Amino acid sequence: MSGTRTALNPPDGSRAPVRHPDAPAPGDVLGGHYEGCFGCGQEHGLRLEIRAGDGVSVTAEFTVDPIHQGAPGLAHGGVLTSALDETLGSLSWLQRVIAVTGRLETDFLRPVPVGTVLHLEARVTAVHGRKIYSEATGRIGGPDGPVAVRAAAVFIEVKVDHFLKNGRPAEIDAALADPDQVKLARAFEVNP
Ligand SMILES: CCCCCCCC(=O)SCCNC(=O)CCNC(=O)[C@H](O)C(C)(C)COP(=O)(O)OP(=O)(O)OC[C@H]1O[C@@H](n2cnc3c(N)ncnc32)[C@H](O)[C@@H]1OP(=O)(O)O
Repeated sequence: MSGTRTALNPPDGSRAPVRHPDAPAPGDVLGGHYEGCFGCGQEHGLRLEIRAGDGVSVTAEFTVDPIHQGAPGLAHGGVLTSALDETLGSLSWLQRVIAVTGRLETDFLRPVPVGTVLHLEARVTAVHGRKIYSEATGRIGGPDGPVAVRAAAVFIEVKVDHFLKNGRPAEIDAALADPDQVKLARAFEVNP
């Protein structure tokens, strides 16, 4: 293990994650949080459709298209990391907290060819103060196939101000002007 890996290990005094009583039922599609999102927006990017799992876990399937290539015929590692990041990020919906990626470490174990369906699974392992520790895997050949990529992450809980203060005003203003209050809330990762 590298020295930095210790930052991804839950410290003593961490607690078990808690699934919010109003979290979507296992199997339910969470739905995109923001159309402009590279991970879950359905107009562009990865177009991930993420489902609630049991406990504080989620699943998703990501099809590697030619636009996701790095080497000829193979998925780009950064794209795979984005898919892991988005899947991990959606764990917030099950806990009803707002959180952003603080640290994310990816292990690339097998090449992932174009045309592959990557079966993603993520779960929260521990919580310590504002720090949320989580892990994810991406399997090929089926949900029980070999692990091609895996990640460990620490997300940091933030207030909605994080987005309002730091985002570009044009997109913030457009999102705030949306008359659909549910879409507005979801854009800023606040559970409706
Ligand atoms: C459905 C949603 C999908 C969302 C898309 C997928 C998720 C994303 O990609 S989010 C976008 C990428 N992430 C970002 O842009 C975050 C940018 N970073 C930041 O804004 C800040 O550094 C932020 C908010 C993470 C932390 O800043 P701040 O709130 O000042 O935290 P700070 O008070 O320093 O630290 C709080 C705790 O977190 C820990 N921490 C902070 N940053 C890190 C880090 N990078 N790694 C590990 N631990 C960290 C601190 O050590 C501290 O721990 P403790 O309480 O034990 O002392």
